Amino acid sequence: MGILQLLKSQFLCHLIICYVFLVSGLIINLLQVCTLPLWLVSKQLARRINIRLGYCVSSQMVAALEWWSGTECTLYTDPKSYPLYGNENAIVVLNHSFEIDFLCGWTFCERFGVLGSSKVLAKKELSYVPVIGWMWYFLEIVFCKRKWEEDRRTVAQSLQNLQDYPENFWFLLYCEGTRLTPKKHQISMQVAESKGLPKLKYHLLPRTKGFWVTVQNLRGNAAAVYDSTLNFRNNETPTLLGILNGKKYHADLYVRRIPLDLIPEDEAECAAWLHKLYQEKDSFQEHYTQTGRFPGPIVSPPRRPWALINWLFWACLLLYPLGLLFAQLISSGSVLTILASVALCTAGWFHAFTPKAKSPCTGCNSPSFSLTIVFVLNVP
Ligand SMILES: CC/C=C\C/C=C\C/C=C\C/C=C\C/C=C\C/C=C\CCC(=O)SCCNC(=O)CCNC(=O)[C@H](O)C(C)(C)COP(=O)(O)OP(=O)(O)OC[C@H]1O[C@@H](n2cnc3c(N)ncnc32)[C@H](O)[C@@H]1OP(=O)(O)O
Ligand SMILES: CCCCCCCC/C=C\CCCCCCCC(=O)OC[C@@H](O)COP(=O)(O)O
Repeated sequence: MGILQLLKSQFLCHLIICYVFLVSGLIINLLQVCTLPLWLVSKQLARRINIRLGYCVSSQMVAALEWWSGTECTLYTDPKSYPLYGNENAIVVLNHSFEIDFLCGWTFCERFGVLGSSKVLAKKELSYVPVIGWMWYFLEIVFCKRKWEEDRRTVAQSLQNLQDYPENFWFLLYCEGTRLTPKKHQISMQVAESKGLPKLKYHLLPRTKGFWVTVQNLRGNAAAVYDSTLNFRNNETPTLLGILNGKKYHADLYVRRIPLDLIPEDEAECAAWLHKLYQEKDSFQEHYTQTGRFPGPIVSPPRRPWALINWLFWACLLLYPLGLLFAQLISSGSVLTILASVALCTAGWFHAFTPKAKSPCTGCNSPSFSLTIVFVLNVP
C-alpha cells in the first residue's frame, strides 16, 4: 500500500472530510433560508442563487468520488447526441442497483454543467435528511410518498412549477422505485409474471406511473429522455464508505438520447413503452456482462477542477476554527475531556458508517448524519 493510499484509509482524514461536508452543508442550508425573502421579490434570482449554493454541497461528494477516490467514469454514447448534453432539459432514466449510482449521476451532471440544477423524483423521507434533504427543498426537488393517489397531484404540480426554471436541468427518475436486491427482484418478477410481462435479469419491473406523469408534465419543457444504464467493471460493488476510504472504482454509463416526442401520450401506451425500454436495458446489461463493455463509442467528458476548488475553499474556511478548537482542547490538559472527545468521534464514525436497519436517510446501510453530534459535542 502506497503512502497516499494509507493516508486515504485514515480515520482522521475521513473525519475531516465529513466535518467539512456537514458544517459547510449546514451553513449553506442557513444561507438558503436567508434567500426566502428574495423568492417574493425575484424568484428567478433566488433560484439561480440556490443552484450555486446547491452546487457547493453536492460537488463535495463529486470531489470525493473524482479526486479523493480517483474513480473513473466512462460514458458510452452517440457522438451526435453528445453536444446536446447539458444544453437542454432532459429526463434521465437510470437503473438503481448501486449505493453510489446517484453519485456517478452527479459526476456526469458536474461534467456537463448541470449539477446545481439537477433534480430527482425522491422519496419524501429524504427531505428530512439534514444538509442534502434540506438543500433539496430550495432546489425544487420533486418528492413522492409512493402513494399514487397523493403523488399524482403533488408530483404533477411540482413538475409544472419547473416550467419557467431559469437554467438547464436533468430530472432523474429511478423507475424501479427502490434499489435492487435479490429479494426485491424475486418479488418483482412474480409481479411481472402475473402481468404477463417478460422477466428481467438485471432490473426490477419499472413503476410506470411516475414516468408517465413526468413525461406528461415536462412535455414542451424537457427535450428528451436520456436512457442511462450504469455498471461497474470487475463486478465491483461500490459503496460510499469505499469512496471515503479512497477506493478507486470504474463506472461505465451507457446513455441513449430519445426525443420526448417519440414517447406515447396515452398512459397505457407509455407504460408499455417503458416496459420495452427496460427489456432493452436488460439486454445492454447482458452485453456488458458478456463483453465487459456497453455497445457504442466512448465519448467521456473530462473531470473539471471546480468540485475540488470548492472543497478546498470550504476546507480552508472550516479547518482553521477546528484547529483552534483542538489547540484549546490539548492546552486544557484535561485527560478526561480529551478521552471523551476521542470516544465521541469514534462512536459517531461507527454509528454513521456501519450497516443498520432501515433508516429514513437512505433506507439501506448508507451513512446517517449522526456525525453531527460529534462536532456539536466536541467542545473542550
Ligand atoms: C449524459 C449523462 C446522463 C445521465 C447522468 C445520470 C444521472 C444524473 C441525473 C440527475 C441526478 C440528480 C439527482 C441525484 C441525486 C440523488 C438521488 C437520490 C435518491 C433518490 C432515490 C429515491 O428516492 S427512489 C424512490 C422514489 N422514486 C420512485 O419511486 C420513482 C418510481 N416510482 C413511481 O414512479 C411510482 O409509480 C410512484 C412513486 C409515482 C407511485 O407509487 P405507487 O406505489 O403508489 O404506485 P405504483 O404504480 O408504482 O404501484 C402500483 C402498481 O405497481 C404494481 N406493483 C406492485 N408491486 C410491484 C413490484 N414489486 N414491482 C413492480 N410493480 C409492482 C402494482 O401491481 C400496480 O400496478 P398497476 O398495473 O395496477 O398500476
Ligand atoms: C465529501 C464526502 C462526504 C462524506 C459524507 C457522506 C455523507 C453522505 C450522506 C448522505 C447522502 C445522501 C444521498 C441521498 C441519496 C440516497 C439514495 C437513496 O437512498 O435512495 C433511496 C432508494 O434507494 C429507495 O429506498 P427504499 O426503497 O426506501 O429502500
